[in-house]
Amino acid sequence: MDKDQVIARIAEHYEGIIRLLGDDPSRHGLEKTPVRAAKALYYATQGYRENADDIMKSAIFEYAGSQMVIVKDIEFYSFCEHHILPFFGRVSVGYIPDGEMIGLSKLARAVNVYARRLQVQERLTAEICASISRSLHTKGVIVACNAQHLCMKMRGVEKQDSSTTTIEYNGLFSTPEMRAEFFSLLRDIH
Ligand SMILES: Nc1nc2c(ncn2[C@@H]2O[C@H](COP(=O)(O)OP(=O)(O)OP(=O)(O)O)[C@@H](O)[C@H]2O)c(=O)[nH]1
Ligand SMILES: [Zn+2]
Repeated sequence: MDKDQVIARIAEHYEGIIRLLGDDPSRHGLEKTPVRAAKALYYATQGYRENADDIMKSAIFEYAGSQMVIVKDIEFYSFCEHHILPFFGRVSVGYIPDGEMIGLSKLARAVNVYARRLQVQERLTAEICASISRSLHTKGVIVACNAQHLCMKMRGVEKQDSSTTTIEYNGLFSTPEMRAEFFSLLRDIH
């Protein structure tokens, strides 16, 4: 199925959902909503049709340095796979080079790829970390994610101020000292 066919099929489902909710999908104001909603969902899940490894491998450069590189506060929007409600927040990424550096924007693009799917926060964090580790020679990668889940705010337990933190790391970040340096740089450098 091509993109237009997929959007048309999703729109049919939205039309049915609107009817099941008790509204009239043909009334003024809702006429175009199924297609609009289908396009929005298709866009927000475009990570299924992208490959983060390929994106990152397209901008890798030789580099002799060996100090930690951090890109922090990469904002993302994702959908929790349990309720298909948004969760959103920020990801910070650190790596220790091993003969290579990566174009910084590609780290943020990789975050988008894994966020724009049905996800859980733990797997989002782990997939970003694994993808960077596969695509770039490093001595270690660390990914920290902090997010708020609408399924915990607008329904269910209804906790408005809680947030969730997940981390994933490998290589030199397995030592507490390196993780402490990463988190202290995140905190102290603005
Ligand atoms: N670990 C984890 N859990 C998540 C994530 N997103 C949503 N959840 C949780 O998934 C769980 C699903 O639990 P269920 O008991 O099957 O669903 P539910 O009856 O809707 O649960 P409540 O949200 O407690 O009302 C809930 O506890 C959610 O908070 C995530 O990214 N990671
Ligand atoms: Zn949820």
